Amino acid sequence: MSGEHLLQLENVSKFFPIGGFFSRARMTAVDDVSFALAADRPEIFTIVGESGSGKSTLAKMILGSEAADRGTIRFDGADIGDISSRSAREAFMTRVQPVFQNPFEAFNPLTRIDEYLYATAHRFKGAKSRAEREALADTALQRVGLSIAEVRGRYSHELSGGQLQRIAVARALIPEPKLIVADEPVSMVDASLRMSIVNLFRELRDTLKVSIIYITHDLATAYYIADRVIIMRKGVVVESGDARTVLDNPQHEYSFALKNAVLPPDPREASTIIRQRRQDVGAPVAREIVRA
Ligand SMILES: Nc1ncnc2c1ncn2[C@@H]1O[C@H](COP(=O)(O)OP(=O)(O)OP(=O)(O)O)[C@@H](O)[C@H]1O
Repeated sequence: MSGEHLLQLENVSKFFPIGGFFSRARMTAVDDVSFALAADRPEIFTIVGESGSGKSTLAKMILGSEAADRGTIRFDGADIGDISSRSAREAFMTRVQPVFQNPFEAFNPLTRIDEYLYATAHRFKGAKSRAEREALADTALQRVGLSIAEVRGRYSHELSGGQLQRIAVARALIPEPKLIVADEPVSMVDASLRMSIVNLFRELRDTLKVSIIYITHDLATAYYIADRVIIMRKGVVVESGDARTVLDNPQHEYSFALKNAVLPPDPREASTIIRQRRQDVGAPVAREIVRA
């Protein structure tokens, strides 16, 4: 395939052994998943599903940290299953960066936060001097509404979950990636700060033209943030397409159930949930779902 796709998954499956060492049984964590992101149209592509639906396994395969057992994943036309040398891996990671769920786990409490940023600037941008590293860190931090002056010398326990997650995003931006894979990036962040992080991903799409794979179990967040969405259940994509179309009019019974679990059809019940959503990810999401 040519470079018309930034990312292309074709019939990707992942199996895990179950039932102990001598067992031949296996479960299918990801089952025959295909989708593609265009190279010239940055977007937020959301993978939605309940716990155990295979979202994180899919993310790990896209990041190259788990190998697909079947199918192919191509980034910029090249099969990521062919990446074997350390230099090829580093080059891939320059262009595809992760943001993980728990910012408190992402940073060792005994290491200063700015050191992580300098290390990333050194590793992916070859920044040698302290001044160069600080400049790259500061540029990335400014993109997420922070600065090196605010972060310098501080440890993770001195910062909020929201600030730490912003710093994790800044770190992911230092290599200037084309794709960010964000796995439940706001679920460990205080509810009052979630919306600002969710909006940050939209800004990055628009200003830096970076594509984002955004993984969530929360339909309301997906509705708010996604350009396109796939809904997964037990490893299978049960529905996919334009986010508004899919989430307004789910065709598959699971997506329908998921939507109703988010907002019940009764407007009075729904309004209670809307108030909750307003605190969590913002009101427009829920209001529009109700109108639909
Ligand atoms: N390393 C592993 N070994 C065995 N089974 C695994 C492994 N990783 C994931 N699984 C199983 O694969 C299935 C999909 O897991 P996965 O973590 O991808 O789902 P998920 O949708 O991301 O769920 P969650 O939101 O809870 O993380 C689950 O049944 C899980 O138990």
